[in-house]
Amino acid sequence: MSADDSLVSISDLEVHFEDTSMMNAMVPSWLGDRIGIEAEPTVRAVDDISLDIDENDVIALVGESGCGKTTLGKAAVGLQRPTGGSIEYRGNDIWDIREGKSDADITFEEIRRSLQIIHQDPGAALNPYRSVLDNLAVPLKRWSPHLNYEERRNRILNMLKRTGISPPEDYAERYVHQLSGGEQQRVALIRALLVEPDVILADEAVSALDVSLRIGVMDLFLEMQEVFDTSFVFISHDLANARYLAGKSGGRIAVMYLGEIVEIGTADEIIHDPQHPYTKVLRWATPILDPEQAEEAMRESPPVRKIDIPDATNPPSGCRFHTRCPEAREACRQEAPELYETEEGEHHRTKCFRELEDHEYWRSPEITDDAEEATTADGTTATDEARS
Ligand SMILES: Nc1ncnc2c1ncn2[C@@H]1O[C@H](COP(=O)(O)OP(=O)(O)OP(=O)(O)O)[C@@H](O)[C@H]1O
Repeated sequence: MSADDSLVSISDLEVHFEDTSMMNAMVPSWLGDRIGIEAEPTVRAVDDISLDIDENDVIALVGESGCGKTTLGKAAVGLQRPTGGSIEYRGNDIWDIREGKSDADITFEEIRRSLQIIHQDPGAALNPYRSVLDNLAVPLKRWSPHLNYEERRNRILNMLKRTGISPPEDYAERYVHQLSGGEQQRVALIRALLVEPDVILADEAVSALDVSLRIGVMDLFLEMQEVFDTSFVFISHDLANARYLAGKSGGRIAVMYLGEIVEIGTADEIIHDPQHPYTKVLRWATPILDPEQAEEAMRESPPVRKIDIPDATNPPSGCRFHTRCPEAREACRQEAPELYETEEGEHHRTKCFRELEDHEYWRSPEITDDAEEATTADGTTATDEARS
């Protein structure tokens, strides 16, 4: 790893899912047409994403359901194979290593150890037939085989205590169903931390918890992030959670829409100075961010022209948000914007032509609802689809 290498470097990432269902695999398209089975189209879950995760970094991925957060997160920790672009861990291409195409002196197993994941349902990662102690001993036996039983036990009890699970001796003997949701999530966090990872992906890890418990678990995550110098990628559909996590840690929020990152910046930049029209929609939909203005804001209509989210199998051409964007102009339909640096923030970027003073956007006509005929990436229009 050279001094410039990030911990994880994502470049031009693309993850498309082909349909692999048995029915589609077994029925040839000519027969499918005759008997009325249509081949499922490709889902464009993630497109054109470049993102670096540095040492001690905190990134909160936020966006509507289905926008690709989990797919991006899983790709970042080597659990989802990209269909395009690359994912590097400390300067080494993860998938080249997995396929034996690299002479790097690190194995795929070691990379997977360094990149851990915590799921929304912590119970899924824990064996219900084993005690907490036995569950937590599994990663230690594998990755720290030099430890004897007593050393393992002490390390686990110590972690239980540090994460507020007390008395640890009592909890160590309990089964998973004898823990509350918050306690299960703490145990899942310990399980991930015990292997001393560089990055932990926490996928909606606090969403299922009561609001009263949520802050405590988020605080614990941030405390552990600092103590262990671990980088965290938090996935959340809730901008308020993202703000809390990125705000307290000095991290970044990345806003996703239909498979792309449309804006990235500090919590302050995203909450108080959003540049992308879609970020403004998310901001509007999260009145808790600004309780004083909440009532007034909720009386206003949402800052979008259309509520419906386009289909990820055939996203709109140009800027994917143009079909809903109140600021959309003809140029947005024709050309796809890149992530442009904003004037104010060093790391604040937005995927919107409005950021460029001299772009064709400013000279092109506005898209109005009446005039609109959204063109999708494959060149079809809504009318084409209705006709077919
Ligand atoms: N294994 C898969 N096969 C086919 N399509 C998939 C697969 N995994 C995800 N998708 C599709 O990819 C898109 C992105 O899904 P993803 O789970 O990454 O979104 P998300 O933002 O995490 O959603 P949520 O917040 O609901 O979990 C969705 O349209 C989803 O249906």
